[in-house]
Amino acid sequence: MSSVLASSMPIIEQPASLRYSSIPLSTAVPGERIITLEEVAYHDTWDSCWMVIYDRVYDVTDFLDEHPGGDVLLEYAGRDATCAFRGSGHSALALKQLQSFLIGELPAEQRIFRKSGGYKISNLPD
Ligand code: HEM
Repeated sequence: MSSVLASSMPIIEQPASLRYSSIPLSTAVPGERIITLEEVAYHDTWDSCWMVIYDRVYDVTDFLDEHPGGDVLLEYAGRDATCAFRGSGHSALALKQLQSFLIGELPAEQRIFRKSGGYKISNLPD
């Protein structure tokens, strides 16, 4: 488990509907921790892999080995992976699974999807 998840977040058991992975759900609240794109960019390795999807920041380090789509995840380490995630045709389940990895959210001025007047997409996760 990554140090961020281990140190700062309570965890709850993965419900049966999400058992793609053995990783417990994060109970992080999106706006609670603001993380800039600059900070995300530091986490671009196998040992610490963060990415941004729909303006939220996910620590997928522990998921790299488990991702059904394989190593392609690492190509987005430290970057915005929204288009790749959306373009790969992920299921609703995969969308829900994002919650497992949530660690924070971009500052308002760096958001694309979750800001007033921003681009509206159909299946933005809650
Ligand atoms: C935290 C982020 C991600 C999660 C939680 C996730 C989760 C999943 C899950 C659960 C599947 C199985 C099929 C499904 O239920 O949709 C899947 C498949 C796949 N994912 Fe991801 N994914 C993530 C990010 C990405 C990214 C950034 C890419 C970049 C292209 C990607 C590419 C793929 C591909 C190509 C497959 C299909 C594999 C196949 O059918 O053989 N995923 N992913």
